[in-house]
Amino acid sequence: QFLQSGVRAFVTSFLSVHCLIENSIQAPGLRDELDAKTLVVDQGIVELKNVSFGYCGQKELLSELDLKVHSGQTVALVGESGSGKTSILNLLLRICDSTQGKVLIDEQDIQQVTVESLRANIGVVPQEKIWFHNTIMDNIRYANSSVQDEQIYKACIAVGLHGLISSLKNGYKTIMGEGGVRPSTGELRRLAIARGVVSAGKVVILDEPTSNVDSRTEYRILRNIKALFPGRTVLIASNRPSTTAHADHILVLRHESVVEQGTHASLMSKGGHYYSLWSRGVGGKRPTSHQKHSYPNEMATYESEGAKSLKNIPLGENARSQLKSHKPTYMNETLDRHENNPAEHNATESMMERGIWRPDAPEFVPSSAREF
Ligand SMILES: Nc1ncnc2c1ncn2[C@@H]1O[C@H](COP(=O)(O)OP(=O)(O)OP(=O)(O)O)[C@@H](O)[C@H]1O
Repeated sequence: QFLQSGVRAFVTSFLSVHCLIENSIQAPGLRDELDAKTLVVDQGIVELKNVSFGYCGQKELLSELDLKVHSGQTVALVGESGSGKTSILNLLLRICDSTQGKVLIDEQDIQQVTVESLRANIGVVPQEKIWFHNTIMDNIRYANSSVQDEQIYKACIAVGLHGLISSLKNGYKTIMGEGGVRPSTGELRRLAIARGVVSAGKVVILDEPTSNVDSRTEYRILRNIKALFPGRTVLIASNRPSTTAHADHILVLRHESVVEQGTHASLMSKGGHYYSLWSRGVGGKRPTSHQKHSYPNEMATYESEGAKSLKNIPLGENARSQLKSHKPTYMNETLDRHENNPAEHNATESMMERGIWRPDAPEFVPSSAREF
């Protein structure tokens, strides 16, 4: 999964830029209008007005969708795999364009602004894991080259990884991949969230941010989502309602259409598709009447699936010496220690400096062009 050397990382970065440019030229939807303006984002209000969309030559995916996400709001898209969540997020990034209607950010039609300025204003935590054979610090900094070390520490505290990273012999300078640490899938997701935190966008997109993260850790991250992204408009997609239940507003997708909307409580009361998804999410048990309206308590009963397998950072054989001691570092212990540390807690609450997702970020490069 990791590149063999820094040279390859450099070459891949270069290819990323190249592919983006190629893509921009070839994909009509991504071409800037001749008079395209620079997107200026102040509030981060996202609006979909009467939006319909279908992939080229395929049946319509979304039909006449209206959505308004207010500044600082968290809106979730939840639905089974293939229900269309990522496609909606892709519309915002102009990875594809709507066939009807408009997508607006702060009242500016995103098809009338430059793709570069659009993407510079949107922080992304994509589904794909894109990591370089480089230090942990530099991998997070990829989201924003001007971000200070201190901001990176704060982001890692927020996702419960700071203690774990600090316990490595080379700390944040530890190499990821060959000859270094090989974080588990869940840890990589949390590092990806840390990347999103240090990114710049007033609008943040999180696509399955906590897949492969154990439920307990997921709950702690999501509970603090507003503290993680203060003042930013967040769109979060997941096929697990547990990931999205904290959102201010939830869109429920089924068979590539929005079938329900509302808050967690209202959707649970309705007893529709969301209720059914949630019921399956809690280990197949129907929620009790108390659980129906009480998300935090519901989480308390949630099985800590996968927690047992997250014992320590899986390290390559050559890298075990990077640990200061051979005592395994337990993820949950680390998290507890930091949650109980008021200084770190405050740091999490008060965090947030801005950075910019560069338009050549690998998130925007087609997966077929990646070498990972
Ligand atoms: N580039 C594409 N071309 C054609 N069809 C596509 C393309 N990308 C996605 N689709 C189809 O669009 C539908 C919605 O896919 P999408 O990725 O938006 O779903 P999703 O809810 O995000 O799924 P998941 O949770 O698995 O990521 C699926 O039927 C998928 O096969």
